[in-house]
Amino acid sequence: MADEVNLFDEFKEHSISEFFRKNKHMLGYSGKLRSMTTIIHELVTNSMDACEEAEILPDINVTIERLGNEYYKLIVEDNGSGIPPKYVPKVFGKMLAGSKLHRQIQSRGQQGIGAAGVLLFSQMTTGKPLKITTSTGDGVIHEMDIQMSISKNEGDVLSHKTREGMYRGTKVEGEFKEVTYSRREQGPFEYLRRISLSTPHSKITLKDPEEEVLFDRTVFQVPEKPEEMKPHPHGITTDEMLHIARETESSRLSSMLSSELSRVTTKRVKELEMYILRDKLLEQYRDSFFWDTVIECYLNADFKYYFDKYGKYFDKKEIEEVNNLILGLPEGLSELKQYYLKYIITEYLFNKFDEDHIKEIRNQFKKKPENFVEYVSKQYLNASQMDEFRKKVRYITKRPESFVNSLVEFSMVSDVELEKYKKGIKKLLKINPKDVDWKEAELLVSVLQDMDFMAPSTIGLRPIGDENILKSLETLEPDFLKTLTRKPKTYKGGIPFAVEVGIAYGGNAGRFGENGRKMEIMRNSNHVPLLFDTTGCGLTNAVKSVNWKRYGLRSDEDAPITIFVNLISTHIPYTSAGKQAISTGTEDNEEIFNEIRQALMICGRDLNNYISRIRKAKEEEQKRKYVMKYAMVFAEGLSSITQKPKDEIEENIIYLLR
Ligand SMILES: Nc1ncnc2c1ncn2[C@@H]1O[C@H](COP(=O)(O)OP(=O)(O)OP(=O)(O)O)[C@@H](O)[C@H]1O
Repeated sequence: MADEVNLFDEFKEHSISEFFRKNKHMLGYSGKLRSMTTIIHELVTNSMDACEEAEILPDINVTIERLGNEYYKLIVEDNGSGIPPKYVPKVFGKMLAGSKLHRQIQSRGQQGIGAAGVLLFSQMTTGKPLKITTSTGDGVIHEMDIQMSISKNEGDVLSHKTREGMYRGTKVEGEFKEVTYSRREQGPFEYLRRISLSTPHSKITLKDPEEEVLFDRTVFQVPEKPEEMKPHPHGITTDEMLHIARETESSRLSSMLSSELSRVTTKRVKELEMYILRDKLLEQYRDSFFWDTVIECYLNADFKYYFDKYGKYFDKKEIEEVNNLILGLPEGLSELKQYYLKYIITEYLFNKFDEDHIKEIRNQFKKKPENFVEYVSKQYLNASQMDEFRKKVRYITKRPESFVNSLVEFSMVSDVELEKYKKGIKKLLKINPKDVDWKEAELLVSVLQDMDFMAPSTIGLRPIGDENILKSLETLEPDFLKTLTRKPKTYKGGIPFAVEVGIAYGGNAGRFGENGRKMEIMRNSNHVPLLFDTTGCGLTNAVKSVNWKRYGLRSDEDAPITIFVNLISTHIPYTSAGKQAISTGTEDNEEIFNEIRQALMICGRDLNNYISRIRKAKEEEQKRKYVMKYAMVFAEGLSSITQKPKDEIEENIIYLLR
């Protein structure tokens, strides 16, 4: 007992910054070169987001100055929106703070960790603050030194100077140890080269210890700004629903649903009442097995579920009771009665099969339980009856109104009870969203899942665009180039995303390998290059899943080919806070994986045509050369047979071979 008390004496709370101080690798600070790239990445993507927000062509200057062994000074300066001074300590000193959290908008940042992570790393390796110079263009320039109070997860302003001047943008300066710089793959140079390809309207100047390099823009128009998109009711979790409820300005739950979610109109909120009623009634009668069975009959046309759950319980008496019950259904439902009856009897008979027989049939129809119903029902229902039956079941399951009405007809629900439920639901929809509890949010989410809504809007997504990727990849001077931007889709039921791909072959495409050029995969998410965690990334897996030999490559690895993939979304499913790999291996987001594959396969077809054409031309050229070699000998022979001049014959042969 005493031990337990001692144990809790040690109980402490930590701030999020404290957590990341101990787990800095989670933010990408592991390895000297990677840490350096992470700093550049965090600051440059913030700059790009700030320019996008202000609809400005980004002009970004990056300076990397060597101060000593594994000791560098870094400066990143942009011409973006600037940061109002009161937010500066929050941006750089507080983890999980930012303007992009919980916004359903396509942006490079989404977590509110990056900038503060940079300060944390600087502080941990040099003990120095970050110097921020910023102005929103209001004539006042602020120069601030910011330090992080790690235990409080807060930024402290060490000094704040102001001066007058017309300037708009932000400059971040900091010193870092345990970092290194090289122009190798996965370093800041390669990172900036790649981000300039995926953001072709940006101009990036890099001053590194060797020289000044310009990654110039190839596109001179500011792209249209991404638009905020409201969450779709099918893609929302209980936790997110509660978050929306806490943040909304609506004073009633019903108005919150229609104003904060996409595709939910006031008319649909009215319908929602009936769905909630159906769920409430279902809950009420869940206890009674018998009624449950009947209700499942209405709600669940999925035979496997039905069989697994109830198959073994049926006996003749119960069938008889169900029979009577169904016969007692109101007149209007008489046709339906027959089908239900047959359905239940079919299952009852099925129950009489011995175990082996059941196993055999189940194996046979494992994936499609409805096939099984068909199989057994064939003897009792003809095809059109079966079809009709299905339609009826679907009709009634989709319409909670019919369900509720039939329950009332069965007299299962008294008028008083029904009124009580209806009142309760009306009251729920009127409450202040701030008072919604977990159970209520859960109910709303599950009911919204059952309702049909138009597919989520995807108009707010902004791809790089076919033509712009083309311009970017042309800088590799390839022999073949094909790009494709697919139409937006959704994953996880409601999160919009789109996939863009490009294939560059020949020229400077591919990366240098030991025996010539190798396949190079340029992964990007929301226009940001991903350089690390290649093997664990769903984008790599999607590229690798394509059988490239089918598209003309002699080997998947050894080819002068660059494959460019950009995934855009309002929420990128990263595998960790370091945001270097994308998870696409799960059922939830296999749509992303499939889209990438399909896009690559479409481009691959053109690549195959190109490579076959080139190969054919090469082979013919080879053949021609060979024949030419013997044209003289051939002409001599022919000349002696035909007695015609040798030169003339040779000329004709060469002419024919041209
Ligand atoms: N250069 C900048 N110009 C203007 N605003 C900036 C700049 N850098 C950061 N910010 C603001 O600071 C916020 C926090 O930045 P931070 O990098 O911590 O997170 P984020 O970009 O929102 O998300 P993530 O952690 O996923 O990168 C941003 O949301 C943005 O509002």
